[in-house]
Amino acid sequence: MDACLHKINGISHTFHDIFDFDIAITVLSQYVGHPYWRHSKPVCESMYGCTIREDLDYLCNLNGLQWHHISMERVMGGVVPLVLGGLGLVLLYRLIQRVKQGAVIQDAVVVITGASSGLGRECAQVFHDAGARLVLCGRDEARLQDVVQELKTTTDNSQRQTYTPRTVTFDLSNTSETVAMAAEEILRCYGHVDILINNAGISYRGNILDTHISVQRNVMDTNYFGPIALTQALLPSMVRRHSGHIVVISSVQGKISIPYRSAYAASKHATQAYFDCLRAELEHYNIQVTVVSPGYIKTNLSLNAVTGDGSKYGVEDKTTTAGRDPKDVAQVVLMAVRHRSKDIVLAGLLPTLAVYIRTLWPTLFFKLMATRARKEQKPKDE
Ligand SMILES: NC(=O)C1=CN([C@@H]2O[C@H](COP(=O)(O)OP(=O)(O)OC[C@H]3O[C@@H](n4cnc5c(N)ncnc54)[C@H](OP(=O)(O)O)[C@@H]3O)[C@@H](O)[C@H]2O)C=CC1
Ligand SMILES: CCCCCCCCCCCCCCCC(=O)OCC(=O)COP(=O)(O)O
Repeated sequence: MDACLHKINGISHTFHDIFDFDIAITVLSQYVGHPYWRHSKPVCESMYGCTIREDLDYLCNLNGLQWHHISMERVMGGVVPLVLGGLGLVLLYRLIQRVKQGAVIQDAVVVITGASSGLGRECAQVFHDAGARLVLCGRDEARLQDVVQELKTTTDNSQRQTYTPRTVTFDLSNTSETVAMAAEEILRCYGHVDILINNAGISYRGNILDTHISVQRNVMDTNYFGPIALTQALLPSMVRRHSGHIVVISSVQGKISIPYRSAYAASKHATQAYFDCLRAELEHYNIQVTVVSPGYIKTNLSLNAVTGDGSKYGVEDKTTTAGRDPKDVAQVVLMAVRHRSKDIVLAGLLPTLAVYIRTLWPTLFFKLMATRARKEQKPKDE
């Protein structure tokens, strides 16, 4: 300790500054667990030859330094403006991006799959109102024509030019022939596609033990192979034009898997993976990829879901009834296209928390899901 005292009493002004700086870091680490602690401790030890906690305290007192006080002031004086300045810069950057990058929807050719109901129908409404030239897709031409009539009759107050939507009818799950032919028909409508919204999909309710493999395959065909086949058929035209935007409506279940949804969650995980790869591969062609992962939406999804034997589930679940209004979700999709967002999770606190827990604390997530599976056990298991 004498040796340390000697050093401190004899230090130059410069050393004093360093000494104070290290104390500041020490204090910061004590108060907020700053990681510099690890770095500063050995530095102080080697510089002053003492152990930092008690000895520096002692040395400061001898030097007449109110070190807790001085150091906090110095640290806060430097860190707070830095943090606020940084935050300001980030906000400014985002603001500039919003103003600068707003993609133009007026006259854009927008293809929407699953446009006959639910979220797809609401997307048709918002993109139509924004002046897009729509190509609406589904399996049932009559239902698509209902949407066309509705869009033609509803007028919003803007002076924007709107267009009568075209329709292309096909089954997405028939990837061997139909999808490629449908892509050609879509391209014939306006000669190109600016924005493809892969929205169509079906859900599933079932216990894996009782689910026929053909059901797993059918959900995968509709939710994964269909959309990727359509995307790949339309891509060459986008690549040639060095322009395009591909949106896919995935689900929170593309990020986490919950019990009795194997086919659906698997198809949405595959979707997320494929479109993440696509985004990276297409960036240099100026083609954007947006994955939207909503939580529950109030649509016919659960009514139309298939069960393990392929029959229709036919029930509107409470979670669906309590879900978001599809109009609001459609607005988010429009904004995501305008801002060229890459990945959006649109869910409540618990599902969002669950996404993080799945990554950061998987054991807890698996435990929670196993408990949930036991609670929701289907009658056939009992
Ligand atoms: N509702 C929810 O809670 C959530 C939904 N999503 C996703 O949103 C998307 C839209 O679903 P949502 O609006 O909720 O459900 P809906 O059941 O209301 O709509 C599904 C749409 O997909 C179309 N579709 C289904 N199967 C096929 C097929 N084989 N070929 C072509 N079109 C098909 C249907 O058209 P038609 O029957 O006329 O052919 C319908 O227009 C889905 O991808 C879904 O996974 C994501 C998260 C939550
Ligand atoms: C220590 C605190 C831990 C808190 C963790 C909470 C874990 C809660 C789990 C929440 C699971 C949310 C699942 C959400 C599923 C969802 O929103 O899916 C959207 C859909 O695609 C709906 O399709 P479906 O056919 O299933 O109706």
